[in-house]
Amino acid sequence: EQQQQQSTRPTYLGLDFSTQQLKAVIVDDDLAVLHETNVQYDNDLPEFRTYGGVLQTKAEPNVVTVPSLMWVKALDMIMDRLRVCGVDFSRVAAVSGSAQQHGTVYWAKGARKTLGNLDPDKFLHEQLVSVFSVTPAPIWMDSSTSLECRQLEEAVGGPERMAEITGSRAYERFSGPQIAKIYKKRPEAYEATERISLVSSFAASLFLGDYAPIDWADGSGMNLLDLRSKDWRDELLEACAPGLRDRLGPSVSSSSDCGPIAKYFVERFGFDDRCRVVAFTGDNPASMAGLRLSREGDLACSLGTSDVLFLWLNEPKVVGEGHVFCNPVEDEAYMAVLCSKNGSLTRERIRNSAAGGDWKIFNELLDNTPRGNFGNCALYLDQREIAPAAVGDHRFNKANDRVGRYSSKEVEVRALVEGQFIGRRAYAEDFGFELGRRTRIIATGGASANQAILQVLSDVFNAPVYVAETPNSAMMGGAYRAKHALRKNELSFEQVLESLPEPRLVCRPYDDANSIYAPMVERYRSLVERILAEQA
Ligand SMILES: O=C(CO)[C@@H](O)[C@H](O)CF
Repeated sequence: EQQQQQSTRPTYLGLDFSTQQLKAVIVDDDLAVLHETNVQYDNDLPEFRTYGGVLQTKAEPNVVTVPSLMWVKALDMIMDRLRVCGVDFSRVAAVSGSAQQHGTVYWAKGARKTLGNLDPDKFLHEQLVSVFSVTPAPIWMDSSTSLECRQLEEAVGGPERMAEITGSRAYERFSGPQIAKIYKKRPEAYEATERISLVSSFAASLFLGDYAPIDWADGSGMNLLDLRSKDWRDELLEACAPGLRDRLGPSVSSSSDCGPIAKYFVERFGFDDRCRVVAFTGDNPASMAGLRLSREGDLACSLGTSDVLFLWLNEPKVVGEGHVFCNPVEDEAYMAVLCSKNGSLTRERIRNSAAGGDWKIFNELLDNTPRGNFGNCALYLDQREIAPAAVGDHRFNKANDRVGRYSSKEVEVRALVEGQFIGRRAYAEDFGFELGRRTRIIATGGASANQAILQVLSDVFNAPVYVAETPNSAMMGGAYRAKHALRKNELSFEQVLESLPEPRLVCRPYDDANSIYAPMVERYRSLVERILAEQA
């Protein structure tokens, strides 16, 4: 009986077209994983000759592309792998997903007709081989559009204005500059293009059997969308190419139900024709959803080679180098993605120099020093950092005198970890993130397994730290958003997630934490000003 009941409850399909692989997951109505599988582009689709999922040539090292048809064939393959897993597609109530941001896919005139009349007895890739007016597709690793970036910024009055309107200053990898380059270099191909998709809306189009709209969150990564009006900014469209608004189509809420699944999938895989296609979005907004940021005060800290902060914001305040996107699960809110390059590799460098390469010793040294580190404060920047735009080791004592080294290994280790998180807190507050009693930190990534490091994170932000056991957060975000979009009239995203087990609380801040670290954040800002002045 229970088994019988289970088999009629809805499931949800989430996919992530990331840079190196396509991942898919089927979750049940409680969002628990039933099946998951993946397709590795390099190994499973060698005919496209990608390396790390991309194409690059020695002749033009800053041009990076992906054959658009590879993503189509990867979908053919993963659908077959899901079928082999025994997935019952007739139970799937909605499909959604994510993809690497910024990449652009160019559909040729007539493609829409082909997309809407696919033969269920054939693979998608056999039928879509000729629908692209421009292929391979430029993707986020491309950095060949600096000239176009300047032109776009000029069109709106400079980088700060660009950031204020679209959430970021112009970046080479962003879709607007990429489209401007295509129009300039290959006007005939642009002319032959009837629709331009992001990788995310391209993936949704395959399931929809029609052009899927670009969603607001991933659209925020194009330098074309006005974050507040949620509409394309005409002066930016015109600065890229003529007739661009028609080629982009409308932008929609990231929790939009775009329509029923294409009959191709009903007839070939046995999907119910009532299965809905929910807007796909960018991998970073999807990760934020997969990490379960679901309300004001939430932030996630991914502690990896780079440390990435995901912030839930109420206002789209942009500062310098960060990115603000429309929020993928709350239409009135925003999100920020702040990347710090000096993450785990720098932690490992200090582990090697101060703790003999041993994390156990590193943690003992960290635990043996008081919060505030006797007033010592430092920045360790192996690579030129994004914020602050500085490089090198900068150690200061409690009198704010610069010192060449610290007397003890304990002080060095704590100065590294406190300095990193004080810097992340200063950066987050620059974006208007307000720390308060509702602040919740979700930690993920390699270093989130280190309790001593998380305790410092908790103290510096004066907030509890939970650990998300969610590898593949972008893929999971796709599945969670599929359910949320169907239920959004009666359930908030936070309520949809309630069926999941509580995230694990790992540590809380000490009572004296904020009295120690709030003043250190101010000290940090003045020290950074000194460093930048010295390096100017
Ligand atoms: O460029 C990025 C975000 O701005 C990357 O995180 C890509 O989305 C990775 F696919």
